[in-house]
Amino acid sequence: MTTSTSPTNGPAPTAADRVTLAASARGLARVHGRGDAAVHALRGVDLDLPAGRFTAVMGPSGSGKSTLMHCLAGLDAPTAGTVEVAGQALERLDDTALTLFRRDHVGFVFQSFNLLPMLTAAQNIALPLELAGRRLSGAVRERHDLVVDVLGLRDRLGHRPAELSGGQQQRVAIARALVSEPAIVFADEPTGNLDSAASAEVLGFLRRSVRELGQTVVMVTHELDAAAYADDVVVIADGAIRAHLVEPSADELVATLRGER
Ligand SMILES: Nc1ncnc2c1ncn2[C@@H]1O[C@H](COP(=O)(O)OP(=O)(O)OP(=O)(O)O)[C@@H](O)[C@H]1O
Repeated sequence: MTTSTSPTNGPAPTAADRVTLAASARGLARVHGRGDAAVHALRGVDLDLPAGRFTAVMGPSGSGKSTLMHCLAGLDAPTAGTVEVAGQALERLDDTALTLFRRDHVGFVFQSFNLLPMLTAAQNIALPLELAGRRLSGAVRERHDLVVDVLGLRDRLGHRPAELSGGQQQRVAIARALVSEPAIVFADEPTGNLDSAASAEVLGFLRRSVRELGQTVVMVTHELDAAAYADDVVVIADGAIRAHLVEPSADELVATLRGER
């Protein structure tokens, strides 16, 4: 069991520093508002997210989890600092390039599923490919079929969202996020609208996408049960990283969240 904090100013580089990073941030700050009303949502965050890991982001309400995720995903611009995703510095991209970069390299899963109600599951899943002008054939078709099978959606492809359970809808949303083989998938409270059985199922599929498809998943969650599916846990408090726990035990995680470690 290892507890590591930000490596930037730490000791000499170790083997862990040479792993491929899906995303990283340096000196990330985000201030909302100005003057007396200014809210320092992020206060100089340094973070490395290794590829092929399932990382949960936890912390109290208002601690900066969503702001961090939005900055890492290129949905929000930091006030200061840098973000790299799949080796691309996001601050070097203009709005159009950033939109294209997100489309091709970043997947999103939201609490509210965000499926298009008039489209079938199959059409929802294929939508990112269609938007990118990619045909569903050859290697793209193979990838699509693998994702559909890993998520157990083969016999639900002709259904519209209203004809699916919440858990099935979220599995479709995950398949849609994975189909273009993004460098990183951001999931914002993906089980917030699901009962415990459906939550366990969805979390199990997110974990399979990391184990079996080699994806990188970053998930914001309030729930310890959800974080238990992740490999690593980033704990954030008051806009700063308190700890980056690598495969923590439940006790270690609870103690860190309570501020005991
Ligand atoms: N657009 C905004 N304008 C002003 N303040 C904001 C804005 N967005 C976030 N904040 C503030 O920034 C801080 C961090 O918010 P953030 O949503 O990142 O926290 P969080 O940890 O995701 O919270 P929660 O768990 O409640 O979703 C909070 O104090 C919040 O009120």
